[in-house]
Amino acid sequence: MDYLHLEKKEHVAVITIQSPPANALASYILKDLSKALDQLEEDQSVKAIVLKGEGKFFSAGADIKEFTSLQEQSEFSNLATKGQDLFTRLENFHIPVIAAIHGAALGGGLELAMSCHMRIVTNSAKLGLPELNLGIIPGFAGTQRLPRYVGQAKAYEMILTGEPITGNEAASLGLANMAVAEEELESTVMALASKITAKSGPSIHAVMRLIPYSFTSNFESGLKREGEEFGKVFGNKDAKEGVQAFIEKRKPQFNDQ
Ligand SMILES: C/C=C/C(=O)SCCNC(=O)CCNC(=O)[C@H](O)C(C)(C)COP(=O)(O)OP(=O)(O)OC[C@H]1O[C@@H](n2cnc3c(N)ncnc32)[C@H](O)[C@@H]1OP(=O)(O)O
Repeated sequence: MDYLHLEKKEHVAVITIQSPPANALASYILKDLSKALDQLEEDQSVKAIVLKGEGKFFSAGADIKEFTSLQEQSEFSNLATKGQDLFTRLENFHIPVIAAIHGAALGGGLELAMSCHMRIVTNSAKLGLPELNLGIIPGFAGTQRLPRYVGQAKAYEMILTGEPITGNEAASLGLANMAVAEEELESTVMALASKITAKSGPSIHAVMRLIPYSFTSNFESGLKREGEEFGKVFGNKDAKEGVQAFIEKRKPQFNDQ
């Protein structure tokens, strides 16, 4: 992977996009991200992933300069489909991904962040879908994911004006979990990641299957699936340990993966 750095800190994997200044999501970066997911799929020790950008920004979106190398409508549609498929894979990933956003998450950068499971932003970061300023539209699922987070009216406003919102606004709208000062971003994200990694692996994975299921299924089949997963986790040693630790008034030690 030439444009992504992947490092492990105990049970947390940190992926850094390394293509400053804009960390524009050229197709080779999307390929690297796909390879990183392949690696993490094989690594049972990782319980949380942090995704961040090196330099001034999280990511300023798809590589606008790369657009000039394409001509046919089908080539542009293909580019969109590849990005959408990768981001859907990320959204359905069995390990929770936290996007750590500073500077800007624009266009494809915000679409990438929206396919992560949680977002921590800096107060002054710019988040937006400015594609209409370029005479195009969002293509990595921005029209489909943004309304989920901010509601339809705000999604229309953000996409049709192309104007970004600040990290503070993103947190108040529910697009981000939290907005913090730039110097607190890393510690806040790592603290959130370690709260997650302290939990039992099978419980984490069950939640990671159930929440995405709620986007595409009806309520009744979601409940049925939740009941089945609830039964399954009780088959693990960690469930016995968690319940016993509560009774014995001690911290649980979870080991299942
Ligand atoms: C399917 C998905 C579609 C999309 O995602 S379309 C892309 C949507 N994104 C955008 O439209 C954002 C475009 N970029 C900007 O608005 C600005 O930039 C920023 C707000 C991110 C930063 O502004 P500032 O601090 O003034 O820096 P700077 O001089 O504009 O940018 C630094 C260098 O980064 C390049 N760059 C910025 N964004 C992109 C991009 N998305 N694709 C390719 N290059 C980009 C610039 O051109 C420049 O480069 P140089 O130093 O060579 O002049």
